[in-house]
Amino acid sequence: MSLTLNQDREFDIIAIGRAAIDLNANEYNRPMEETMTFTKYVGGSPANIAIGSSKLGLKAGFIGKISQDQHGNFIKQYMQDKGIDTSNIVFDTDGHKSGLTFTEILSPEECSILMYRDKVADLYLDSTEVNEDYIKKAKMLLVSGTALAQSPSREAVLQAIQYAKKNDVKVIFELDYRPYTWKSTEETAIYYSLVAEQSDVVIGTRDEYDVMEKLNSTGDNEKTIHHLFQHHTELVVIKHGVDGSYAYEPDGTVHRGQAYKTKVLKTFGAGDSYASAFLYALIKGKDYETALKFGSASASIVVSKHSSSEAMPTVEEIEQLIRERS
Ligand SMILES: Nc1ncnc2c1ncn2[C@@H]1O[C@H](COP(=O)(O)OP(=O)(O)O)[C@@H](O)[C@H]1O
Ligand SMILES: O=C(O)C[C@@H](O)[C@H](O)C(=O)COP(=O)(O)O
Repeated sequence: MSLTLNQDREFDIIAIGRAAIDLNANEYNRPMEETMTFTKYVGGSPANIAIGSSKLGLKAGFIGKISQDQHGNFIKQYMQDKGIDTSNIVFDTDGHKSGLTFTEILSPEECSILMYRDKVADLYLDSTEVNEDYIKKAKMLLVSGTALAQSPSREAVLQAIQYAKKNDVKVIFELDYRPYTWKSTEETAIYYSLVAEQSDVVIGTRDEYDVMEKLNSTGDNEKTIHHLFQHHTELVVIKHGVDGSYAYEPDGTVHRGQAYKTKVLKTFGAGDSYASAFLYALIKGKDYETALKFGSASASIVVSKHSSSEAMPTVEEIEQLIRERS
């Protein structure tokens, strides 16, 4: 099966949420305390997904709020240079700053991120800054779960979803759970369920679904899909790191995607590169099996490189990897 999208749209994908800054450690295999230099990239999960989509040749747009300073200018310019429509990215006029993410590469398997996200500009996006005429130009709206963490961004996202549903735009919900942005897991569970139940496609790691389901241990994929398929959802993707991923359809069909082993430099960036290539395949009308391969191949390429955004692969690189491993 493949996803049916309204083809008569200017944009393939519009993402809503944070566009921020990643500062990735230049020195490998050492703790943050001993890391002296970092390379700056544009970051933020939905921004990374928009950048990945654009690199794959999709027409991408972005809705979000950035700081009115040099970092905001850098983010907007970089996204524009990558071919993303930035007309609906607004500057924060109240002095809120764009978020910073520092990365630590202790070893290829032990990576962590340290986020500076207190009062960040992206969480001050207001519902009045979300434009229905813009959203209705898209085939899909990509919603990042982190944008639901606080008001007014929460209402802005709920407004965007309403506009999407009214205008036959598929809602893709990337759970994108970042604990430090939320007050409590109870609050996360409430908003994740609310949005997942309204979404056409839900993508997340098993751990993220566990948060949504208020579980303290690893949950059961069958229970997750049973719940979501009672609502609006038509495709559920559950990722299990190096153990691969699954795409579930309401008729009981399950597709399994294998991870493509590689020489891993760092583990972050996997989820965003996976999402952009998975969604690219859906937009191009490919079947779910192929979309899983695209997602996995893209992630495999990005975990072997230094950044999340700048490292996003081309269609040719993805197809070559899939060919080599088939
Ligand atoms: N170490 C790895 N090597 C190769 N592919 C990986 C690796 N880790 C993750 N992936 C791929 O990226 C996908 C998403 O990774 P996962 O860790 O589940 O998501 P997230 O980065 O959102 O936590 C996986 O389904 C897998 O295909
Ligand atoms: O999402 C962020 O704000 C941080 C990202 O830019 C960072 O590159 C990252 O952590 C990506 O990891 P992923 O979500 O596993 O793709």
